Amino acid sequence: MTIPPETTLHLDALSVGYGARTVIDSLSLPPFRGGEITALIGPNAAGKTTLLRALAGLHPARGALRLGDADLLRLDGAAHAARVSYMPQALPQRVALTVFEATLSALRASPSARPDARAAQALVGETLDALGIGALAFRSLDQLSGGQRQLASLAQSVVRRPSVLLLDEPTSALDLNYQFRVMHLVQSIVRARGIIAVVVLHDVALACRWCQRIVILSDGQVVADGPPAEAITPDTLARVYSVHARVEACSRGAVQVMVDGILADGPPSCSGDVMPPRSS
Ligand SMILES: Nc1ncnc2c1ncn2[C@@H]1O[C@H](COP(=O)(O)OP(=O)(O)OP(=O)(O)O)[C@@H](O)[C@H]1O
Repeated sequence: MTIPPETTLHLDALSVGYGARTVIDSLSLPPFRGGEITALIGPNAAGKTTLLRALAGLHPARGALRLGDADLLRLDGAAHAARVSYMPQALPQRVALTVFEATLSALRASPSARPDARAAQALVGETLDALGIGALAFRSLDQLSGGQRQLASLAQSVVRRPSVLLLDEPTSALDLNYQFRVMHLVQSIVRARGIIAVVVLHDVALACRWCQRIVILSDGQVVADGPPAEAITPDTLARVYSVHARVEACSRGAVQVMVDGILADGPPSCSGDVMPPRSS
C-alpha cells in the first residue's frame, strides 16, 4: 500500500484527556500544510505531548482530525501509522538490536512502505548516513549514548516515509552539531516530499530558526500561532513562561530571544516585577 503525501492536516474542536481530566479542550487550528515545519512550544505540562500522541492515534481524542480526505479518528491503528509517524520523547529502550536492525524493522513494520530486501537495506543506509550516524549502523542500541539513541529513534521515524512526521523534542539530548543536522534533515525531507512536520521544541531559538510556523500551547490552549516574528514576542513569552525577555532580529534577520529575568510573582504578566538573573 503506497500512500501519497497529503497536503493538509485539519484539527477541529479536538479534545484529549486522561480519564475525567480534559487536557486539550476543543482545540481548533488552521490546517497544518505540507512542506511546512510547525514548532509546538509551551511550558512544561502544557499538553504538547498529549496533543502529539492524539495526532499520532496513540491516545483517544474527540472532535475532528482529517488528513486530506482521511478521517484519522476513524482509521485503525495500522492505517493511521501508515500515514503518521511519531517519535516519542522517551529514548528507545536499551535493547540488543543494532541501529541498522532497529531502523530496518521500523521500515518493515510500516504498512505504507514495503520495499524489497535490497531496496530496504539501501533506504536504511541512506537514512543513517543523512543523520550522520552511518558509523553507528552495526552498534547495538544498548551500547549507545543518550544522544546517539535519540538519533536512532529519529531514523526509525523518518525511514517510514510518512505523510505526517510528529517529533517530540527530537533535539533534547543532542549537541549543537547534531541539533543542526537533525533540523536540516527534517527540513530537507519536508521540502522534498511535501510532507507535514510538527515538532515539539523547548528551544525557542531553534524553533525560530527552522520552523515556518510556531504554535504556543499553554494549559491546553493556543496562546499564539503564526510565523516566528509574529508568535514570539516579549508579551507572549511573559504570559506563557513568566519571563522577561528581549526578542530581537539577528544580523541575518532570524528571531533571537534573550531571557533577562523571571517575573517575580504570578499571575504572569509582562508588566510584573522583574527578577534579574542571579550573579554567580
Ligand atoms: N498518562 C497520564 N495520565 C494522567 N495525566 C497525564 C498523563 N500524561 C500526562 N498527563 C498530564 O497531562 C498534562 C499535560 O502533559 P503533557 O505531557 O502533554 O505536557 P507537555 O506539554 O508535553 O509537557 P513537557 O514539556 O513537560 O514534556 C500534565 O498535567 C500531565 O500531568
